[in-house]
Amino acid sequence: MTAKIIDGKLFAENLRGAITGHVARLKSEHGITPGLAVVIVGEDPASQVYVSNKAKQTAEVGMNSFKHELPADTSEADLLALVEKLNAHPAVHGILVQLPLPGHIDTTKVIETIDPAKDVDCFTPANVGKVQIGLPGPVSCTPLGCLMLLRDHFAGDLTGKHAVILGRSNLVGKPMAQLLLRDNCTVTVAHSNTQNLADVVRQADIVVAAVGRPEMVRGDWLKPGAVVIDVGINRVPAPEKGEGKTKLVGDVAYAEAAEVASAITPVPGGVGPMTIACLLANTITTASLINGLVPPSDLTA
Ligand SMILES: NC(=O)C1=CN([C@@H]2O[C@H](COP(=O)(O)OP(=O)(O)OC[C@H]3O[C@@H](n4cnc5c(N)ncnc54)[C@H](OP(=O)(O)O)[C@@H]3O)[C@@H](O)[C@H]2O)C=CC1
Ligand SMILES: Nc1nc(=O)c2c([nH]1)NC[C@@H]1CN(c3ccc(C(=O)N[C@@H](CCC(=O)O)C(=O)O)cc3)C=[N+]21
Repeated sequence: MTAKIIDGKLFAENLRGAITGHVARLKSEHGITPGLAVVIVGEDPASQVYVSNKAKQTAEVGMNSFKHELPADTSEADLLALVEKLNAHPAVHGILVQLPLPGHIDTTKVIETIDPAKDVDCFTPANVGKVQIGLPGPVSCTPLGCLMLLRDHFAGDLTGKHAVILGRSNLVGKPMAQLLLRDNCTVTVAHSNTQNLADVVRQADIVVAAVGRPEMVRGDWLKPGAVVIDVGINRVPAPEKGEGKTKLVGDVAYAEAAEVASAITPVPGGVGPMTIACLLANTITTASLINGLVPPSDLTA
């Protein structure tokens, strides 16, 4: 079998098209221009590129984009003060503080300072709770993107599928489990203490890999016909491209897996672009809710 490639880049492009329509409607019918503020502390070049991409795409769909670049030695108090200012700013409907933060800043404190109404990452305890009980609000971007790809692949019906999620982070694994449960999957969450991991994965109709271990999931771990969502983004040496060059790989050994799976997301071009599109989708959701409007159903879980 050769797997169908699930094209996250194309799906994300189409999603941004839908988002552009929702932005135009919010403007024309309600006089609201959704605004997203991105805060980055420090000069990590990879984060810089990533934050610039977000700002560019935010502007492209017609939203206001606010970028705050702070030096690496910014104090916790100054960062908290900026978050408070954005909480109070009427043109800002979404706040994203790029992680990881420098070690001298308490990440939990920063997250808990973000107004849940503007928490487009879905990091605050209030929003994590809402996802768990199915109340409207922003949904963690990466799991939301994975869910959209899976719903599209299975024509909306995931009922009864056995989903095995590798990884239990607050960012990816745990919210992914909640969303798949909501869609009537049988959900197994595996982690670094899971025994006989390959045997567990072999039971899966759907595999979501989010461990941060380059190409850990092998082709022979998969049940023939499984659908594989590879969240991992790992930069590894690529001597074949030349001295000192690197490339991105996922948590799944792609070439092997594509021989066994029925469908698979590539890295890059799979889940990554969906994460950014879902950030924009969440900004529409929060801008709607802040203004007492029902968020568009095609942009949320
Ligand atoms: N595509 C995208 O948009 C995004 C991609 N990512 C990528 O996804 C990956 C995961 O990210 P994130 O969830 O933040 O990572 P974390 O490091 O927070 O979590 C990793 C999880 O994987 C588990 N794990 C680690 N090693 C093993 C192993 N050998 N066997 C089984 N489980 C293991 C850990 O288990 P334990 O809990 O026991 O330690 C943990 O639950 C990374 O590659 C990251 O770069 C992340 C966010 C967005
Ligand atoms: N508050 C916060 N929220 C986040 O959502 C968040 C964060 N901090 N910190 C960092 C991680 C990582 N992350 C990525 C999203 C998209 C791509 C992406 O678009 N990747 C491209 C490749 C990009 C490249 O070529 O480098 C792809 O997979 O095709 C990558 C990584 C979001 N994160």
